[in-house]
Amino acid sequence: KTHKFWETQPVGQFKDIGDTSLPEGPIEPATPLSEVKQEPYNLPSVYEWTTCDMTSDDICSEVYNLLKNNYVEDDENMFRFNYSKEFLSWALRPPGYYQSWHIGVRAKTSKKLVAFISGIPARIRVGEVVVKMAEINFLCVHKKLRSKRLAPVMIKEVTRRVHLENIWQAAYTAGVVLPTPITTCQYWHRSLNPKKLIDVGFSRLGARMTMSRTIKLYKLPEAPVTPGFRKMELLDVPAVTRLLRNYLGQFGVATDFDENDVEHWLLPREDVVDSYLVESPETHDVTDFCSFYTLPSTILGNPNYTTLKAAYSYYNVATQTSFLQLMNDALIVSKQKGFDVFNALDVMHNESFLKELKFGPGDGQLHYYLYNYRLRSALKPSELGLVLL
Ligand SMILES: COc1cccc(CC(=N)NC(=O)c2cccnc2OC2CCNCC2)c1
Repeated sequence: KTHKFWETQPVGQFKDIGDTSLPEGPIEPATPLSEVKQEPYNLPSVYEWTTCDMTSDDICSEVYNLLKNNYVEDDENMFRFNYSKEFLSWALRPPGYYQSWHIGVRAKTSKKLVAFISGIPARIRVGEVVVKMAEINFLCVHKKLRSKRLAPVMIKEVTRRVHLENIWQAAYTAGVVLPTPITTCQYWHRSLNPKKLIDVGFSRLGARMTMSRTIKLYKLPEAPVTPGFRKMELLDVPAVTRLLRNYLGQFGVATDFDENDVEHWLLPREDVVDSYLVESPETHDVTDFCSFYTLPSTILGNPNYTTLKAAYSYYNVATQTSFLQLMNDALIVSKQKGFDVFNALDVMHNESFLKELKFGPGDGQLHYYLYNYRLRSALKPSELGLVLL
């Protein structure tokens, strides 16, 4: 199908795939701020722009409810992401965030929030170059307003507001193929509560498998096995930053975390993000790190359950402990915390544990994109060190 909007944008175009004469880097040059459109794009006359103050509990609730009822569903429309208010406040207010990048659309008469799109600032390294980018996420148009072509104007408006802050690149993901993915990831699921997952239709009983055999297959110890495995604390920020920066340096595209970023993105927050590390009992060095974020899904149309409790693999580094044992400890603590399933993408070195730790492949793919930045060639998922929420 034609990508009418994306063919007008500074993104890698399908027709350019394989053209190695095109240099890696920005597709369009930065422009002087005076040349950036000063006024917002036009919306259909019955709608108006609104900037969402995510420090306001009421506005955070409006964004939460819009996403809860209208955001991404799985391919079979059995589940819908249900990001919590606390999660959204965390995800949208990292160090240096711009409130102007939290953009809503309201119906003029009812003042109801009917659409949303967000950006946050991030430093992302592409090859040897660290680029200030906007991470675009949570694009959501109310189900009743689909196919009114609101998404293109919302994307243009967040782009305009990002340009006003003198930022000219962006990163985003989508479950659909657009011009042009920098990489395409497979997602994988590890059952923690197989009976519930089968009852709600997330998983199916394997051939020649009984329920009790399935429960036994996914059983985990009650406690992590690695000596020195403990929750991350504020005092660990410098050590975790060193560990992460050394690890992420090997990937073609990766987040360029500093201590401020690590403090915001990786310090544990209840029901939002969990992070653990291994402190060597001998040397007290921090040698390994694992983390996962909390993203429940609403279960659509099931009489017995309403919510699927899902943990999503975030950033993990193993330097002394086996990656398998470290990630198995992450599974153990996530099961103890009541998660039903642990999800992961095949990015970074995740492929090395997925099959061994009994993950099964999901039925979809997640595509990663850069805006106004051309890569010489697409990456393999194992060359990507960037996890978007
Ligand atoms: C189980 O409930 C779901 C509710 C909505 C959609 C999906 C399938 C899906 N689209 N999953 C993913 O995109 C996914 C699978 C594994 C890891 N991260 C993921 O997406 C993250 C990162 C991108 N933003 C959404 C969360 C599942």
